[in-house]
Amino acid sequence: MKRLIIVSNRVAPPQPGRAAPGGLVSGVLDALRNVGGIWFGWNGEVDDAAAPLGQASPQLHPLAGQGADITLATVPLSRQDYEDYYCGFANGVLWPSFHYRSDLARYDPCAYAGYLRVNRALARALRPLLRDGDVLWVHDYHLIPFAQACRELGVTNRIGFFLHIPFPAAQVVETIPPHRELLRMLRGYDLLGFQTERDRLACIDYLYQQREAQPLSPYLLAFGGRLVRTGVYPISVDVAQIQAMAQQSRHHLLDAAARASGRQAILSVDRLDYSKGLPERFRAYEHLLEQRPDYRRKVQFIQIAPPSRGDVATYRRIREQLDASAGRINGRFSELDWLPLRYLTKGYERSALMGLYRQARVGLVTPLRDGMNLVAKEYVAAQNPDDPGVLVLSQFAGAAVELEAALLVNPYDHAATAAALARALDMPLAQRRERHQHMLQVLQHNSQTQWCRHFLRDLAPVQLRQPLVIPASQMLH
Ligand SMILES: O=P(O)(O)OC[C@H]1O[C@H](O[C@H]2O[C@H](CO)[C@@H](O)[C@H](O)[C@H]2O)[C@H](O)[C@@H](O)[C@@H]1O
Ligand SMILES: O=c1ccn([C@@H]2O[C@H](COP(=O)(O)OP(=O)(O)O)[C@@H](O)[C@H]2O)c(=O)[nH]1
Repeated sequence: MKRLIIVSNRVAPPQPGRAAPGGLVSGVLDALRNVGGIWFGWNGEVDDAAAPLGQASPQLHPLAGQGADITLATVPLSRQDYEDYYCGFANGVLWPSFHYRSDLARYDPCAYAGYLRVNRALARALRPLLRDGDVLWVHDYHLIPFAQACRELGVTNRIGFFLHIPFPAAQVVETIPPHRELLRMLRGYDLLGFQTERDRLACIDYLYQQREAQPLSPYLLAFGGRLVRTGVYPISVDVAQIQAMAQQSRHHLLDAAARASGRQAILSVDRLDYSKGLPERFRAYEHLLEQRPDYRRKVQFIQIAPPSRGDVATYRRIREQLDASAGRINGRFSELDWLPLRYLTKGYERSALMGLYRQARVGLVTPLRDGMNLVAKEYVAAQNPDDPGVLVLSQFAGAAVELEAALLVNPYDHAATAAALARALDMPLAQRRERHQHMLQVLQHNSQTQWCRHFLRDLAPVQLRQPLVIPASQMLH
């Protein structure tokens, strides 16, 4: 059987008592559990003494208890590499730009050089572990140049790329100074996968406009002298596993007095990231309390927000902003026996989180942009089908394409979001059940297993009816 080699920026298997660092991790593990293989990338540590990643040899550790033969192959990053590649270019330029926040991007040519340097060094570190026939599945915006770097080392294996975040409109991509050189490097891949059709179309539109690629069919490109396939693979969740965790969890979302009084909980869970729309959401809740005094004391909004990417200045600023607005809301509306907003800047273990979702009458998921947003899907999967809560979801999350039975909102419109909250809190049982049933069926159909299976199926070589003739001007150089 072919081995699967997963390459992602962060290699972070679940650890008891610790929150998952993001949605990518659970999807990747599920892929490996099915076939076994290697998960290669950064171990999350910054080594102050180390020189920039040069000839690093990955540390190999078996990952026990997954029912398949999985090896973790990890490298630390030097301080310089971490600053340039992770903080500087990946999270300082690509993340804001791809989430339509070009105003927050800070381009520095040295950081970009570091991003390319780390991609090449990671390819060199992985090279000795590769065997003929291995299939490589590379994840996310940190690793756009990775396949090209592998090709330069003579790697001929199939290599697929999955973008977990949105692919923005061409005019937004063009704000990234080295956009053309950077995105041309996607031609090293055999398959480019996206969360939604909107992202896929935006990418091919950009490549056509730049005359980097030409369409051979709706899903097949001639790109740099190679055949590159594109596809849509919405990442998902394991409904049965989440149901089991949600039922077993013993954590309580509300205190005993609040539960006894029938108070309802509105729950949000996000990494503390400006793309998640937390200030706008707090404003919407404040608007609800202002306009509808009848809800005061009857609801409590709980925001779980584990800090993320704290070494990037924009993330420190969003935290300061939220600390201030949480304080203002509580100062303004609290009573001796009622705290309107509980704002927790720490993470929870996945299994605990699933139980908390189940107890919340409303799941409030309102990113300004999001590749998918697995919290939205987890919230639906964790509900009690007999008495489910209501999902209020941003129309700008990738998940909104599938979860159309949620109450969809524009997160920039705080009055409309407040109205959706009121509607969710008052929704009769029959309608809650109907909407939940619809969304659950979607998740059962578009499962996490399908995400892996379809991506790996499409990564197999394309059989053409006629040989491909590519003009010399488009050959890989
Ligand atoms: O590794 P970090 O810098 O700490 O960030 C955590 C992850 O955040 C992002 O997650 C994305 O992937 C999710 C799963 O596909 C998706 O639902 C979500 O919309 C995305 O934002 C990031 O893209 C990952 O690379 C990070 O691991
Ligand atoms: O305290 C927390 C907060 C989040 N998560 C998990 O982190 C992931 C967040 O993924 P999502 O796609 O919503 O957003 P991302 O953080 O990847 O942008 C979800 O699986 C959550 O269950 C967690 O385990 N504990």
